[in-house]
Amino acid sequence: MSAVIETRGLRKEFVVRKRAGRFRRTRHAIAAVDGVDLRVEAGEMLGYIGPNGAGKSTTLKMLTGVLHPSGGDVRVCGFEPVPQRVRLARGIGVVFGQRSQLWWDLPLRESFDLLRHIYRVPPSEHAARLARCRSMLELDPFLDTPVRQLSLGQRMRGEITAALLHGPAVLFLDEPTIGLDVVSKQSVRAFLAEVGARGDTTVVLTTHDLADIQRLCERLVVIDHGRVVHDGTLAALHARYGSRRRVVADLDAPLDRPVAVPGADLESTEGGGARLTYALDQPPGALIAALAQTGVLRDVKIEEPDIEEVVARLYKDR
Ligand SMILES: Nc1ncnc2c1ncn2[C@@H]1O[C@H](COP(=O)(O)OP(=O)(O)OP(=O)(O)O)[C@@H](O)[C@H]1O
Repeated sequence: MSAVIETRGLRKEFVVRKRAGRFRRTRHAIAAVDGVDLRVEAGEMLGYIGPNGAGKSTTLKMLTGVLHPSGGDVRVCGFEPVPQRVRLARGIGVVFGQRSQLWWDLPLRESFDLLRHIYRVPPSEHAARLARCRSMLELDPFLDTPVRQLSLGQRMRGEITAALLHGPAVLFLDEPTIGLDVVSKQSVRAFLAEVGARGDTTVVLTTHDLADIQRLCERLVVIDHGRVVHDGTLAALHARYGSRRRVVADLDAPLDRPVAVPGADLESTEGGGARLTYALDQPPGALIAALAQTGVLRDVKIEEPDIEEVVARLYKDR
């Protein structure tokens, strides 16, 4: 597989002015992106996450040719984003909340039609892609509504469609579910999961929404203060930051002695010993077998670690 996105030592500095006394202002440079090495293969679905101000949007802007890097190398679809921006545009689709690709006064359908002409997409390809988006993102009820009258959730579904109609190899999304109602969020997530599963589009998304991360991101790149602090699966993130699965056992009668298994810590006892909660470092099989042997096990539940906890800890440790 070849890398669709490759950066080496990617940097972006901004010069900011600070007040120093009543009339004086001093200038100094801050590194918003501070040496990011990234390699994303075709068909990957990557979550680019981090706290506010970490450098996510700045990275995305450099990958899409909106911002000139201050240093390092960047290639997307084999192009250098800023100097080869026009050629790059055919290979990428971009959904940035603040920048719309739709025509405010035109019905959504006409915006899509204009995009077909701009990108010179053959009519049959355009029709097939649009049909898929119409059905999966349920666009039909508002296809003839002017964009300015759409709700945020409707507009976001329109933006995602607009970004995909020319069949880009890479789709960049900056906070695609922010501010959406529950139904729109689910619809957008289900659609993106399907785009990811088809494997013909590489997807890079930034999000603060933990449900997005859990549902969509096989690989997570966590950035903080402009640097990559984790690159791997969500499971690896859990393992690294010590989050543990829990086993909750309900018993018909309390035990004289709690079940003890290596790698399972009894975390809490409730209901006079009728409910035991264990935190696990190991797979739960041995503990469940031991609980079953007591003869009083009524019910057992395995709780997956909470991503919220993991990400919060990750940000706190910085
Ligand atoms: N045009 C600019 N001029 C000066 N500083 C900037 C500019 N754009 C971004 N920054 C600064 O660069 C840093 C990274 O910003 P960026 O928007 O990339 O973060 P982010 O991770 O996308 O944050 P958020 O999650 O809040 O959107 C921040 O300190 C921000 O204030």
